[in-house]
Amino acid sequence: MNDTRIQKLLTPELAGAAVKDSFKKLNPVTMAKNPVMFVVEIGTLLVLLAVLFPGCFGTEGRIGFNIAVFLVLLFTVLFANFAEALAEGRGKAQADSLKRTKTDIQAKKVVPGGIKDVPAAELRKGDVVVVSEGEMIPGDGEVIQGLASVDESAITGESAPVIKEAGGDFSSVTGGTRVVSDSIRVRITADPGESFIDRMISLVEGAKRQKTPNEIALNTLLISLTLIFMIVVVTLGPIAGYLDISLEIPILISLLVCLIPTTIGGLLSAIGIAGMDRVTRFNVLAMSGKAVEAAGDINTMILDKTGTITFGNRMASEFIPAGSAGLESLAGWAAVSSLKDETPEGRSVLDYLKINGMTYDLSLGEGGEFIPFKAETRMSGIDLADGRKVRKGAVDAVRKWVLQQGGTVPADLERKANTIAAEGGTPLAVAVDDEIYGFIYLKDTVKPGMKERFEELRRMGIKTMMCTGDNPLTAATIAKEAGVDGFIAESKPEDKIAVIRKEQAEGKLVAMTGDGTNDAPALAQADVGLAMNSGTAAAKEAANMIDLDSDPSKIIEVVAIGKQLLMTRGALTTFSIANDVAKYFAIIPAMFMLAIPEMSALNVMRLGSPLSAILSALIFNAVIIPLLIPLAMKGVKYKAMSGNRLLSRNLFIYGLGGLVAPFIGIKLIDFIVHAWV
Ligand SMILES: Nc1ncnc2c1ncn2[C@@H]1O[C@H](COP(=O)(O)OP(=O)(O)OP(=O)(O)O)[C@@H](O)[C@H]1O
Ligand SMILES: [K+]
Ligand SMILES: [Mg+2]
Repeated sequence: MNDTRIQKLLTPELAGAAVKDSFKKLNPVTMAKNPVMFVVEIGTLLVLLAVLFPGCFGTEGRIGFNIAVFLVLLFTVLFANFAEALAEGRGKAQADSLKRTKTDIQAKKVVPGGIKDVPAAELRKGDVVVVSEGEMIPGDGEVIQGLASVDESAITGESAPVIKEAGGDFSSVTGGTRVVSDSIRVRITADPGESFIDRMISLVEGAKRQKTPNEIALNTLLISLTLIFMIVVVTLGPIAGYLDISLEIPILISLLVCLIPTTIGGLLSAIGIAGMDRVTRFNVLAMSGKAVEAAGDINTMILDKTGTITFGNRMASEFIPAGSAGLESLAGWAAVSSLKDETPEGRSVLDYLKINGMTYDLSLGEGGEFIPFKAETRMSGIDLADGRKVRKGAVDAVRKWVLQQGGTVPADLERKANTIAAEGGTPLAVAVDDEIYGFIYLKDTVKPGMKERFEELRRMGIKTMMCTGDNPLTAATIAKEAGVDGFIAESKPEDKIAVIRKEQAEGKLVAMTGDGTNDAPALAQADVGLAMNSGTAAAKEAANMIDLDSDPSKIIEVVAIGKQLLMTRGALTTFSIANDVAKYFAIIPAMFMLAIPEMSALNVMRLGSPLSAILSALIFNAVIIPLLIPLAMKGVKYKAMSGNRLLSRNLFIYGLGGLVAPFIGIKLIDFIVHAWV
């Protein structure tokens, strides 16, 4: 990771910028977006008027006190603005470093009859460019020819170059990254302004930040509470008047501000922004806050086998003939079927033959029609010029294909395929017309530490399902080794969607990771779709999150961050409301004592004087906001346990804490304040 991503929570520069922004945000148009704090701002203005024109408000007697109230209220609003500005500031710093990668790049565009130099900004979807060693890739696209190593540190922060190659799941490239060796042809997939870096910048800047459904619901609750207390306070005036008690406007406003949920109202947007920021600093791009929150509520997680649970570098490691075929002929047909197969699996077949000094007849492929691998057919191959058809692919697919041509299946096919699969390998059957020659043994290994991570997910109450195009036996072996709760084998792209829809129909929220074009529909259907940055453009387009490190198992941490975000919001809401209840005991008695000194029995907290009680409650109400900023930004600690236990634990800590803290805090502040009020 690069240093722009591991920023400290608070640097002098960030804090300085946030202080400035806190004042800018006083603009009522901006404030109105946060109704609770908007009410405080209006209250602040009213108190200011009472200070400036005491004659109109009947407040001549308490100018000093009213100035103090005005200042405390002003700081309450500023503190809330500071929290939000601070949370936003880190994103802005990141956006600036990203913008620096968007320097003017020149592109070598392929045009009829040659290559033309054009500015990258003029490239459109569908244009083809050539990028060679040392050059910047001018736009997002897919490699259509060649192989190159690319330094993607500008966006991923990872300094080791990655291999990008035509065909398969590692073909997508990002504008602003640099080719460090070889040369590739790239078909541009994004119009100007819609590139990955553009999207990243607007994301981290929070330019398109929209309130999530959760936030909207909570906001509605906060607005309702504020309205209720406003009605209470407004009606208090006439009632007091009827009883011949005069309650001055600054006192009523102090009461109102103490009662409405200013703590959560002031921190709410900072919590959301900081949650998104945690995801970003974890090198995952979330397209919306909604996606991050959905991650926190996930019930089922669908994981791809190849590349997610296993390393995914499925390589030919052996040829195993079946029936009466010999090794020579099997290897020969395997090679012919892979001549133009650009997938890693396909190329590994030719590599294997080369490394082992085996020869094959290349000329056979001449003039033939190449049949590319498709997740739907689970086969690839070639229709030769002489009419023969050569195929390799998943055993059940090839068996069906051979039977369709009127062929028969070797007696030992099943047994040999099962032996490979039972070891967790993938058998690819090789056939020509109606005859099966044997297998290519593709090897892959389960990533270390998977079992522990799935165990952790189980403790969070999340079900894990492995989805794979591989055969049931291979799937079962890998599933057992990795420790997932269930698996679906021989799945085509539409099967992945079907699983997700089925879970969703039961009211569950589903997360899935993927990198291939065949994963795209399922990524779009899932509530949380995490695509790999190394994956295809289609996958990245469909997903609502992209992992820049291309580590699919990171979905597990994304879920933890989402949970943490939801918990932090819940905890601080609980704390805030409990807090206000406690303040009630300080401020209501004080108000009545102001009017009827005989009511001093109400002074349960034994505060110095009515005025110092009111001011102390107000000061506590203000300072609690900056005190809780670190918690809002870092999030409450998260432990893997069931939702119910977490909820009761948090209610206990933050509910009780919120109830007790004001009694102690207000009492302490009152000691100091009483000395001069
Ligand atoms: N290049 C290829 N040519 C022929 N058959 C292939 C090729 N690559 C894979 N297959 C076969 O097709 C099956 C499905 O491949 P696909 O990539 O869709 O899913 P998968 O990678 O096995 O599963 P997942 O990635 O979802 O775990 C593979 O299990 C394999 O049997
Ligand atoms: K309050
Ligand atoms: Mg795959």
